[in-house]
Amino acid sequence: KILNEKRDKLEFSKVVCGYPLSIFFIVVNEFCERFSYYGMRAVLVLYFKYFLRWDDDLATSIYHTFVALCYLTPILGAIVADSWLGKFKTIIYLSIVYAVGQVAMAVSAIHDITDSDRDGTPDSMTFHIVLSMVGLFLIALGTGGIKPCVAAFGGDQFGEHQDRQRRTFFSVFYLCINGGSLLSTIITPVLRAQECGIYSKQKCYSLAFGVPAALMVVALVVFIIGSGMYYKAEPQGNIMLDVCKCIGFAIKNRYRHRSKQYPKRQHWMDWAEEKYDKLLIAQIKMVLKVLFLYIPLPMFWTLFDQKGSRWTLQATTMDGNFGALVIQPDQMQTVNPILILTLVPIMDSLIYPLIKKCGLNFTPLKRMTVGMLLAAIAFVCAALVQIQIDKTLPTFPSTSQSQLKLLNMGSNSVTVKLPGNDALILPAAQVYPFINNCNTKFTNLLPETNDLTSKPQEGNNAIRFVNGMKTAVNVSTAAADFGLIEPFYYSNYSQIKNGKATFTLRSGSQSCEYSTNFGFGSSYTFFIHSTLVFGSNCQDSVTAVEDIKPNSVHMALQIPQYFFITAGEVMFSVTGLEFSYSQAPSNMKAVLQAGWLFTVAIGNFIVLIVAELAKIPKQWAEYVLFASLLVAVCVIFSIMAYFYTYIDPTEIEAQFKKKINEDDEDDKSKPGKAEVEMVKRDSIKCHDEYDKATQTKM
Ligand SMILES: N[C@@H](CC(=O)O)C(=O)NCC(=O)O
Repeated sequence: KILNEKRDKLEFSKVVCGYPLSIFFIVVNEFCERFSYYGMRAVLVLYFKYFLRWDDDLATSIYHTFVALCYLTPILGAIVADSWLGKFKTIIYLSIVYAVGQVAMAVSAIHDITDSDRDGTPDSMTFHIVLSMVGLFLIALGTGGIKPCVAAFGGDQFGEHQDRQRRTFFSVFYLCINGGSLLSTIITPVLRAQECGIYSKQKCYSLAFGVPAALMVVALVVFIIGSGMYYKAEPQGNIMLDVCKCIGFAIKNRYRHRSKQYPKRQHWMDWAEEKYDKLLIAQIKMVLKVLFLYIPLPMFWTLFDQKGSRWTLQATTMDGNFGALVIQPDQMQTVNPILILTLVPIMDSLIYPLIKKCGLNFTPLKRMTVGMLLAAIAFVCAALVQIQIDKTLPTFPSTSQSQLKLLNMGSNSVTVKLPGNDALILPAAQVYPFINNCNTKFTNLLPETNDLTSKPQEGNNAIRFVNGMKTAVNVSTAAADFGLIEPFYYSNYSQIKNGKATFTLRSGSQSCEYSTNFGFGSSYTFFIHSTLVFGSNCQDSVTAVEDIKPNSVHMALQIPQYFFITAGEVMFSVTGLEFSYSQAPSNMKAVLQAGWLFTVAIGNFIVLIVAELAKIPKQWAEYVLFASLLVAVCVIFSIMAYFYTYIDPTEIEAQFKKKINEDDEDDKSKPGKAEVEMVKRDSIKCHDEYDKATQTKM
C-alpha cells in the first residue's frame, strides 16, 4: 500500500496513452541488450570452431557451459538487487561489466594482434582463448545478473491500478526480446562472413562481436537517459536468505524433535513455526511446491538450446542457397524469433480460445507437457535430416587406412591394376579414389600431397588445379591465387565461396579464362588439358573432376525442426514464465523467476553430461537419444502435474494477514494464553484455509 501511494505520488515526467514514458527506455534497453546477447551467441560456436580451431565437441561443450553460466548468474543478480543495490544500480553496474565483456570478445577475435608473421593465422592462440574466456565470463555475469532485474524493474513502474498496462508491457517486452534476437541473428552472421584485417584478411569475427558490444553500450546509455523518470524501489532485504534460513531452521527443528513423543505436524515446514512468521512459512510452501514441479524441466532446455550449437553445426553441412538469398548456417537460428513473433499472437488470439471453445481445459501445466512433446518431435526431425546429410558425406580413410587417388591425365581410358585388387578401367580426365585397408605400399605412383581429410568448412569449396600441359601455368581468381603450377604437377587447395568463380590461366603474357559455379562444401580438382591454347576460350580445355560432392541437403529441411521447437517454446516457456509468476507469493516472484532461469542452466549442463558420457559417434543417434530422454521426462512431469493443485497466492496471503490481525486482537483480549496451544490451533486453521484456496487440479 505504501509503495503504491509512493508510486501514485510520484510524478512521472510524462504519461503516454496511460503508460509511463520510463517504460519506453526499459523496452529499448531490453531490445538492445537482447540484440547484443543473441548476436554474439549466434556466431559463438563458429568462432570456437573456425577461429579458435576447436573440434565440434569442445565447441559445443564450451558453448553450453557459457549458456548455463548465463542462467546461473540471475540468482546472484536477484540477491544483489534485493538486498543491497536495488534494481536500478544493479542494472547499471552489471551492464558496464557486460559491455566490457563484449568488447573483450571483439578484441579477442582480431587475429592481427598476435599474427607477427602476417600469415593470416594468430601465432598465440592462448592469448585469444584467454581473452575470449574472460569476455564470456563477464558477459555471463552481466546478462544473467540483469535478467531478473530488468523485467521486474519495468513491472515496478506501474501502479496497482494499472494491471492491464502492466500485462501489455510484458507482452511487448517478450516481443522486443525476439525482435532484438531476430535482427542480430540476421546481421552478425553477415558481418562474420565478411573478410577484414590489418595485415591479412580473415573472417570478420571481431566485427560480428564488435557490433553487439556497441549495442550493449547503447542499451546502457538509453537506460541511463531514462534515469530521472524511473520509480526506484528501495531494496527490501534479502528474501532469498530469509527463505534459506527458514528452511534450514525447519529441517534442524524437525531433526531435534525426531523422537516419537513429539506430535507430527502436517508439513515439515511447520517445524519452523517456533521462530518464523506463519505467512512466510505458507509462502515458502507455495514456492517449494512449484520448485518441486520444476525438477523435470531442465530436459526441455537441454534440447531447446542445442539449436544454437548442434543445429548450427548441422546447417554448415547443408545447402543454404534460397535463390536470390544465400543463408549462412548461423542465420538459420532466425527462424526461431520469426516464428515466435508470429506464433505468440496466433496462439493467444486463435488456438487457445479455440481450444477453450471446444470445452477443453488446456491448463498451463498441460500446455507445458505438450510443449515438451513438440520439442521431442523437433529432435526426431533433426535426426531425419541428419540421416539425409550423412548419406551425402564422403568416406575418408580412417587412421589405419591410406588413400590413393589416381587421375588419368590422358585422352583415353587406361586400365589400372593395383596390388591385391582387380584391374579397373579409369576413363580420361577422371579421378579414382582408392582407400587401402591392408597397408599395401604404393611406390613411384604420385608425389606426396596433403589431401583433404574432411569436408570443406563453412560451406566453402576446396579447389585445386592439375597442370597437364608441358609449360608452367599460373592460375588465380579474385579470391585466391593458386600460384605457378609446374608441368604435370598440382596446386595446393584454395577455399572458394559458393556462386560463380572465374579463374584466369596465364602463361607468360598469354592468358585465358575459365568460369564455373560452385555450391556449398564441395571439392574439385580442375584438370588443365595439354590441348589448351592460350588467347582462345579455355572453357573446353579444363575438366572439373568432383572429389567431394557439394552439400545437397537443403537448409530449408531444418524448418520443420525449428517449427516444432518454437511451437514447443511458446507452449512451454511463455506459459511457464506466466505460471511461475502467477503461483509465486507476492514477495517471492523474483525467487521463482530465478528458479525458472536455473532450470535453463541445468538443461545446458545436461547437454554436456549426456554428450560427454554417451559419446555417440552418429549425430542422428544422439538426436534420437535426446528426444527419447525428453519423452521419458515428459511422462514423469505429466504425472507430477496431475497431482499439482493451482493456488491463488494473493487470496492465501490475504487470509493469513486477516487471521494474524484477528489473533493479535485475540491476544490482547486474552492475555496469558499458552503459546504452544495457539501455534497448534493456528497451524490447523492455516492449513484449512490453504486447502480451501487450492482447488483446481492439472
Ligand atoms: N525465443 C527466444 C529468443 C531466441 O532464441 O532467439 C526467447 O524469447 N528467449 C527469451 C529471452 O529472455 O531471451
